[in-house]
Amino acid sequence: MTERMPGQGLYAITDSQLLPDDRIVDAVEQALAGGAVMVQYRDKRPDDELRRSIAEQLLAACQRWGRPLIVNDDVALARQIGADGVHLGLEDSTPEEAREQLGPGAIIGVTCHDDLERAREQASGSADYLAFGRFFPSATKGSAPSASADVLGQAGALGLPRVAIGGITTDNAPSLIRAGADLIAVIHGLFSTQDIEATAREFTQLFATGASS
Ligand SMILES: Cc1ncc(COP(=O)(O)OP(=O)(O)O)c(N)n1
Ligand SMILES: Cc1nc(C(=O)O)sc1CCOP(=O)(O)O
Ligand SMILES: [Mg+2]
Repeated sequence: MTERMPGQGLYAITDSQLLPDDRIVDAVEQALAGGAVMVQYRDKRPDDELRRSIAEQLLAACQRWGRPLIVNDDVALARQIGADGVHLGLEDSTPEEAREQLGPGAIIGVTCHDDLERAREQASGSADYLAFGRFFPSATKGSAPSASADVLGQAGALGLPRVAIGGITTDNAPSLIRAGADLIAVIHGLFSTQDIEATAREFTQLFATGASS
């Protein structure tokens, strides 16, 4: 396990509908080369063996770059492969169950959408980061509840890294960074671009410049 929650930067999330299995590792390597500080393996398909094989390859790639790999939804898979953590939504296992399964060093992320009360409860529980969104129309999950950027500032007092997600591109990310996002989580705005490494570098640069433009 890398066991290190990054303070800020690009959080690259895979999607099995966007990235074919024979391209996913290369695409993630490009994101890491461009500066992605954390990667999430997100794959809703039911084939456990296939998912385990892909997750192991992604973990090896992340370890080469010294970056954490987070598994979406599936605590058992995260445990099997020794991933760095899990991301859990409202319909997934609880963070407390995940902590029990994965141990004290695991990174546990939770979805909060626009709900500051939920964020407050999670911050005093087992969560290591709080994810808010969807901030913009999303090609991946248009049905996710929408959120206003104000919630990012309001969640600042909770003391955990704030992740922003949903329809984020290099054009609209600066407004979320200025509003208080510590990490920017991206699927389409990264992995559907022509040059993934260059796009990842552009996202990364936004943090270096304080998203002033
Ligand atoms: C960083 C991050 N934030 C939010 C989500 C969404 O999680 P969830 O609501 O469980 O939805 P699915 O991704 O499982 O469809 C996420 N995965 N990552
Ligand atoms: C998986 C997911 N969860 C969201 C939430 O708001 O909870 S938005 C989202 C999709 C993120 O993909 P894209 O960068 O392509 O919009
Ligand atoms: Mg989920």
